[in-house]
Amino acid sequence: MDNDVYGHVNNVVYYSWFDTAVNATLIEHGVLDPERSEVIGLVVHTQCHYFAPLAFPQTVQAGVRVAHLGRSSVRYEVGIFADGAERTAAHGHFVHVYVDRATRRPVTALPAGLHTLLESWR
Ligand SMILES: CC(C)(COP(=O)(O)OP(=O)(O)OC[C@H]1O[C@@H](n2cnc3c(N)ncnc32)[C@H](O)[C@@H]1OP(=O)(O)O)[C@@H](O)C(=O)NCCC(=O)NCCSC(=O)c1cc(O)c2ccccc2c1O
Repeated sequence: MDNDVYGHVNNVVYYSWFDTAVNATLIEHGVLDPERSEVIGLVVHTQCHYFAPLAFPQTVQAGVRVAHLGRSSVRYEVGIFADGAERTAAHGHFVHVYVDRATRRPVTALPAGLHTLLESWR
């Protein structure tokens, strides 16, 4: 996304990066199909700390780990790095609650393939 009126990437954009980093990786690993999966993750909480500005046309990289794996909920921590940087420009987290696509109620257990992948991100 382009820079805002202050010449940097606006704070709300980082949340979109978090969402993309997590969901794109889940899709790549074949454990999420946003249009067909019986179980989908709804965001119930999100937070971000900003340490250094980023501005277009800088490119960024995201690192993701799982900080908590519950019955239906997962807390992902995401670091945003200016391309090649050693320290994060921002880091934050969000919590997905996995729900049945039809009923939108939390599942009693995560699907096995998803659980195995998320365990490996701890
Ligand atoms: C999601 C809800 C249906 C949950 O209902 P409820 O709150 O009644 O559930 P429980 O009390 O039983 O708790 C279940 C589970 O969640 C944990 N939890 C709940 N709240 C929090 C919280 N604030 N922080 C941390 N954890 C929380 C609780 O501890 C339980 O954990 P267990 O592991 O023990 O099971 C209901 O809350 C709801 O509908 N909320 C609104 C959700 C919403 O509208 N979010 C914004 C839009 S969704 C979105 O942005 C989105 C993002 C994506 O990345 C997607 C990816 C793929 C598909 C869709 C996506 C998507 O829609």
